[in-house]
Amino acid sequence: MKLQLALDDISLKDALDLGEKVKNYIDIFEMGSPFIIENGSLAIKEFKRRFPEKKILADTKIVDAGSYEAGLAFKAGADYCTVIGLTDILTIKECLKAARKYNKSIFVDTINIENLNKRIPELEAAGVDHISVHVGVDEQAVGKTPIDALRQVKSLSNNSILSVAGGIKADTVDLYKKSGADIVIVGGGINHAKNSVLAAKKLAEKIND
Ligand SMILES: O=C(CO)[C@H](O)[C@H](O)COP(=O)(O)O
Repeated sequence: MKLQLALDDISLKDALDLGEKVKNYIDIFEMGSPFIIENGSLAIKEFKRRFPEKKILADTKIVDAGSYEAGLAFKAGADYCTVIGLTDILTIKECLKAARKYNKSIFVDTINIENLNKRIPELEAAGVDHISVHVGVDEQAVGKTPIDALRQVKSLSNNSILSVAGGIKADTVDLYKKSGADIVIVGGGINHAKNSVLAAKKLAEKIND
């Protein structure tokens, strides 16, 4: 299992400094949606320049103009970008087209998909092979976690690579590991920890245990 650090509510300078301190524990640096709103493509370019050996994910959460928007992320240096799974299948297919053009990959975000039984097979039939099971921060605030959705997607998916996000921390990561995630995404569990480096180290140790 791999560890993805989501950089959301942090300045570009602090994120680059944190990246340097935790890089030995992290496989994928995620340029979070608010981080991209604040810094644009510069964030992707800077991270790729400073950490060329790491994968960079742009959490673009695309809902329209799939090929154009995904192309912008890939041209800036992202290895992955995200599209919202609820959006039109035409947009998903346009994102996949851009991924093929740049030889990169698209993660489809499951946020708020109510009927996973129907949607996951539709997405995979369209060519999707990377799925990000996600409960967002607003739903986390009322106690939701992504564990049930992860189990459901794991049983429905035909071998897609699965990442999982939504309030995961060092003391809960084992559950997600056992439930078949290929990548665990952690934002606040590292960024908001008293000691971010120690939190990243603990997560990496549990993941590699
Ligand atoms: O995409 C996101 C919010 O939409 C976050 O990056 C993702 O949820 C990971 O952060 P956290 O671990 O704090 O939930």
